[in-house]
Amino acid sequence: MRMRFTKMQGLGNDFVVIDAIRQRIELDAEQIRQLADRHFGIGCDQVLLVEPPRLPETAFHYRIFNADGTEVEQCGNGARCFARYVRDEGLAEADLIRVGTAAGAISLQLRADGQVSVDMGVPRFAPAEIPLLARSRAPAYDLGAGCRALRIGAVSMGNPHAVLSVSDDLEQAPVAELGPRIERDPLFPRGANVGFMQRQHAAAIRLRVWERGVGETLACGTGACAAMVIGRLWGELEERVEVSLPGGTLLIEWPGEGSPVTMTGPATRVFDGEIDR
Ligand SMILES: N[C@H](CCC[C@H](N)C(=O)O)C(=O)O
Repeated sequence: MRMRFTKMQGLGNDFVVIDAIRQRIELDAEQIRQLADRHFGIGCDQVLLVEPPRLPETAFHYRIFNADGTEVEQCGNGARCFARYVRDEGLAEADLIRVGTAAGAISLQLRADGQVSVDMGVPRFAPAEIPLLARSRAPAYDLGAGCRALRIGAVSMGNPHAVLSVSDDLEQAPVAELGPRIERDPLFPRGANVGFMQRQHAAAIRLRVWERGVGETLACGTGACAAMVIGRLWGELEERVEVSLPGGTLLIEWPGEGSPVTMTGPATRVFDGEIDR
C-alpha cells in the first residue's frame, strides 16, 4: 500500500512528516525505524504524524517518534515544521495553530517573515521523568560519570534534558563519549537528551545536543530551550538568547520561572514522496 510523506527540516534536524488525517496510518516501532533509516529507508531524525485533535481547543494531534522507533513527548524543531506543513497542505488557515502532544498543548505561530514561533510551555523542574529533580530544586547537580564529576542541570520541556556547561572549545566537547552515558544514566529513568552548552555572553550560547533515541543531531529545539533555561537559572543568561547550533540559530525567550519558553526559527519543506508500506 502506498503512503504519502513529506521530508522537512528545521536547522538540519530532519523529519518524515506523514498526514494521518487523510491517510489511514498504522506504524509500529520497526516500521518507524525502517522509515528513519538513512540507507534502507527515507532517512530522518524523527517521524512526525499529523493526526486529528485529541485535546480540547486544539486543531491537531502531533505525534513524535525518534529514529530508534520510540514515541516521545515533544519536539521543538518538528513543531515548526508541523505548522508549515498543515498550512501548506491547506489543513489549517490560521496563523496561530494550537496542537496537542503527549506533553500537552502547544501554540504554533506562523510569522510574516516565514519563521515560526512556538510557545513551548512552562519548563518543569520536578517531572516524573526526572525524579532527581523532585528531590532538590537546585538548578545544578554533580553527577559522577565515570572518573569525572560533572556539573549538570536537568529540566523537562515535556521531554527530559540534561545540560552540561562546557568551558573550552565546543568542537572538543566529549559529545559522543558522554552523551550516551548520560542519556542512559539511572538519574534519568526514561533517558535524557544531553546538551553541551558554551556561553558566549549573556545573550548568546553555542550548543551541541546528543538526542535521546537518535544520537547527535544538527539541532534540537527542546534542547535549545532546556540549555537556555538552565543557563538562566545559573544566573548566566538574559531572557532573550540566540542559540547557535551546528545546523543554525534559534531565538529562545524565557522571562523566568513559571513563564512559558518561546522558540523562534525556520521550517523548510525539502521534498514530497510516496513509499510502499
Ligand atoms: N530526541 C528527543 C525528541 C526530539 C527533540 C528534538 N528533535 C527537538 O527539536 O526538540 C527526545 O527523545 O526527547
